[in-house]
Amino acid sequence: VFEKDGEEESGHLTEAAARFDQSVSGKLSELLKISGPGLKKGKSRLFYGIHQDFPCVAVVGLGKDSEGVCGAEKWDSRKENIRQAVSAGCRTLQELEVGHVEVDDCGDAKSAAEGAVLGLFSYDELKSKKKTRVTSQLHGSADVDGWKKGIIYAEGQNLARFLMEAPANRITPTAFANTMEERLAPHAERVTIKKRSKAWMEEQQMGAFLSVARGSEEPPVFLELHYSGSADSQQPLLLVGKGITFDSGGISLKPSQSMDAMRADMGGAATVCASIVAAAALKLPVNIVGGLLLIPFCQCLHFYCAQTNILHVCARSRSGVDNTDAEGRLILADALCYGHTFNPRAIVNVATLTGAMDVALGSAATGVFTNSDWLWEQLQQVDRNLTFEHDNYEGSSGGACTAAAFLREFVTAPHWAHLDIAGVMSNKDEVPYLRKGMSGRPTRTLVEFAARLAHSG
Ligand SMILES: N[C@@H](CSCc1ccccc1)C(=O)NCC(=O)O
Ligand SMILES: [Mg+2]
Ligand SMILES: [Zn+2]
Ligand SMILES: [Zn+2]
Repeated sequence: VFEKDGEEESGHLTEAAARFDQSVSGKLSELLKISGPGLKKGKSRLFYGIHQDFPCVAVVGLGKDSEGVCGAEKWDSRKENIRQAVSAGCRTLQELEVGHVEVDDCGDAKSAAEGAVLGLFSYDELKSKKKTRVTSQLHGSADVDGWKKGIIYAEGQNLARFLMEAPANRITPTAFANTMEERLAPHAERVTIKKRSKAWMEEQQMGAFLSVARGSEEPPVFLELHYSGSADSQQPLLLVGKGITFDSGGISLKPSQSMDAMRADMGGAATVCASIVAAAALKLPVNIVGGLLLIPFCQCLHFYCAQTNILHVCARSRSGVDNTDAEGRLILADALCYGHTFNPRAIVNVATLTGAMDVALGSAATGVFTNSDWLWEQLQQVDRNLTFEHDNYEGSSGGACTAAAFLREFVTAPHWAHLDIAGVMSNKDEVPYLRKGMSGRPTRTLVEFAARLAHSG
């Protein structure tokens, strides 16, 4: 239901809800009127026994019907309202242990599907009391394609959330790579997976990467995913993700209270991988190479020796880094160098890179650092219209910029963007349709960006 707007006497129902209301002779709107004040955005109310096939109906507030693209950022708040409302309705029903929900498209089936699938996700792997598993289905709308697309985008983000949330002893580099093999198996026709070993890294002279890998007994993995959705002659999109499966900080030890969150220091790798799974499921006509670096970084004693090398590399890099916790940029540097061998049309690297990013933008937005106006425009358009996952801010913080400047030294390609996702790594209540926990952001932005490239030829 939309909120009362302008001269209206009360709010009004969506098209599908109005048809439903007709089928029960106006009972729904009548109950809605007598059950309290108009529903505010994102709030839900339950009605029982009004339809023989639907024992329980959740009505949710969509905000104003007139809301659309708004503000200087030109965000599409209408779609965001749909995600928020649908997730609220689905969760209310999930609490009642309803196992199957039919969902009104509320005017945009893709956003409705995203709201349902993202809103219902919770990481219950290790809990004895799990939330009810709810399946969702489109109700009263012909836009089945939009709905299916939304499911794929949201399931992609949920895969990233799953990988990020899992404890580091469960998602080791090897376990991460195995999960990817499983998830990409249905798309084997278009996907090649290369699980590169330490010996291969040595051959490639990935010294910076290997010096970080020396910090742990767990074997490092360099996972290379190739998705071929287009002719071989088409230059690929190169995605590079930071995949530190645990970051203790080394001798620049992180504070113990928040160190557990560093199980998600592979968020770049997780979102990149998840977006490739989604691109494959969508059969996007584009080529993508995903270079993911997966190494744990947790054993402090070994780490000391390892970092002696790292400091040496940093000193030579002119960046003046004097902190053993700055491992991310080192592993990315080697991956970026290697990535250029694929002659990519664009490079996007994604990393939980700096605490400074969190200070600069908080959890509102991913920081984007780029050498390309074209790429910036693409990412911004994708985000504001479709996925609501980042934004640019005028100000920034020194630490995030120096990290980006360090990476830039390893880039010769004309269209490169570095996405620092440290601030958006986890969600408290900023994004209402994501529960508290690791966010999986910006998976949908990456998928949408790949889709855009695919359709621009
Ligand atoms: N692993 C990175 C980023 S950790 C920073 C962070 C802060 C708040 C929320 C999420 C992540 C790292 O170690 N960077 C080095 C640094 O920032 O000094
Ligand atoms: Mg993890
Ligand atoms: Zn670190
Ligand atoms: Zn890190």
